[in-house]
Amino acid sequence: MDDNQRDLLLKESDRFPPPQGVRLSYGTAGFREDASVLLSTMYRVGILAALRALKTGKLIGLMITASHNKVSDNGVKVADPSGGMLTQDWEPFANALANASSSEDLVQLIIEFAEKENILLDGSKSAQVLVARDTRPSGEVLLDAAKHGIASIIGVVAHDLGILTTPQLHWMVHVRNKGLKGSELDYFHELSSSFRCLLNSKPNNSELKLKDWDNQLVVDGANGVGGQKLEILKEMLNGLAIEIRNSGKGEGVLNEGVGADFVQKEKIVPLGIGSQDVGIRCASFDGDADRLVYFTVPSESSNRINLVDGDKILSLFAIFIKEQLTILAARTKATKIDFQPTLGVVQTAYANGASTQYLKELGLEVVFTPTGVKYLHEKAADYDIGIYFEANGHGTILFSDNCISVLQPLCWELSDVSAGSESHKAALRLLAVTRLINQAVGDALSGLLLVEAILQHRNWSIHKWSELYQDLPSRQLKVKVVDRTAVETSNAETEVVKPPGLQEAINSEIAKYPQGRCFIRPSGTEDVIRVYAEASTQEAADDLATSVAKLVDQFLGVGSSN
Ligand SMILES: CC(=O)N[C@H]1[C@@H](OP(=O)(O)O)O[C@H](CO)[C@@H](O)[C@@H]1O
Ligand SMILES: [Mg+2]
Repeated sequence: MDDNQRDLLLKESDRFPPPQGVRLSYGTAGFREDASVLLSTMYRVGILAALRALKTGKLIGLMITASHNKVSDNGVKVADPSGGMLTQDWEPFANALANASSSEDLVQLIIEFAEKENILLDGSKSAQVLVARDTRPSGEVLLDAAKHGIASIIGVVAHDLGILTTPQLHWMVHVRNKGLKGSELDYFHELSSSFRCLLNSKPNNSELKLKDWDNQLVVDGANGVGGQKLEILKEMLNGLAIEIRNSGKGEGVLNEGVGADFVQKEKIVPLGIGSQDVGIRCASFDGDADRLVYFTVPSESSNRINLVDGDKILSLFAIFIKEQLTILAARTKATKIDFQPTLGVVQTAYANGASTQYLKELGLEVVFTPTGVKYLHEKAADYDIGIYFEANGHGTILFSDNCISVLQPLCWELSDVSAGSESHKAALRLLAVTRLINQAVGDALSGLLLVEAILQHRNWSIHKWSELYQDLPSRQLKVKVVDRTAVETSNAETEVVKPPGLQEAINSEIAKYPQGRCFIRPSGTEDVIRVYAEASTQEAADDLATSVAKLVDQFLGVGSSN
């Protein structure tokens, strides 16, 4: 590191002293805390993103959001050149940077890490970091601190894209690094044009069917950025009557009684949706619009909803992809091009047991990873077509470069030999999906359009979709404990290895319930231990979750559960 660089870092980092007594950790989705303690973290993650940009020689993304957390929280995560999450190899360095207690320590860490990673810190190279934020009021000041961090590494500049959804930023990093155009308008064009393509390639006999599908859709924007962006996208779509609630323009508070996390965890009607919506297809986004769940309000007299969660979205996508592959498999035998992509599905322990069974019965390969998109995404990339979803509605479909490079010529060939045939349409549909579905990360906007296109394609109502399988009753609870890091797990987070004895106690509880399944893990985004329970009745699932929450309390000290 040359002297100019060192002086700049020392001077700038003194402006962003770390908070006292806060230990930060790059968790499930980056750093998250109360916004008031995050200035120095933002500054330091700015440095991290700048170093990553120098190391890779590519565009890097930095997103300021705390997603589904309450409005007073905020957070930051880094997008790698692929548009995916920051490589896990760099997480220990991220933690060390965020927790360095003085500017001198910080500079020393940077010197050592840059040496290890062969990053030259002499200003000889230039690089860029794309930065964006969600609608949280703390975002602007925090973004400014992150920009200072980026500018503290000589040669690296920040390009501020303003307010975006998390998946928009990831998408922009992904496409721009491929040398393609990646403005917000390009994003909307890509989504709307591929959606149109899908609708134009509906099955040849679709007009003959009874009309189960209807074009009315109500979307709960969680009072966040997703509703605002959907307002723009909606103008570019035909054939859908989308009504947006909780768009963030009114009185409502971000994620408070609204949004995908609330809807999925509480299973009750969000604010802004009411008796006028009984029976209508409704969807909820989370605060930064990377999660999507659907639901209906079954009756005016109760606030319960019928939830159609990420597992059912995954199942819908899997059926559709499999159907197109089956059509193509029959046809490709008669073409020169061999197209037999591997197809895999990735879930976490939070996936409803009934969904896993259903997917396996479809003949699909289902694998499990720990919670967090970074793990699911990595696993899904092992397949030519990998579909991953968390039950909470975060997921996408990944197509390998190889798969896309075979699909395109196959589509041309089928257009030559049998234009307009089902097999030609199947290839067109798959190609449209590769453009519609965000290849960088789960995306509520693009996921919504794919769900809508498939329901239209199959002429399905949300009720028909929901009946694919019956969810096993489940319950999730959070338990506040003195130190959540005291819990360590293994086997895709389904077994507690620390503290000793806790897993055995959980097992004895599970044994009391038919079809009982239960696990606990420390949250990576909130200061709680999460408890998940499943059983044959709702009462049993509730009881199992409550008794395990009590065990957590007993083993891990005084706290309160909700
Ligand atoms: C049970 C649950 O929904 N956990 C969520 C939540 O992580 P936790 O580590 O459980 O707090 O936020 C993550 C980021 O959005 C998401 O990936 C994950 O699925
Ligand atoms: Mg989110």
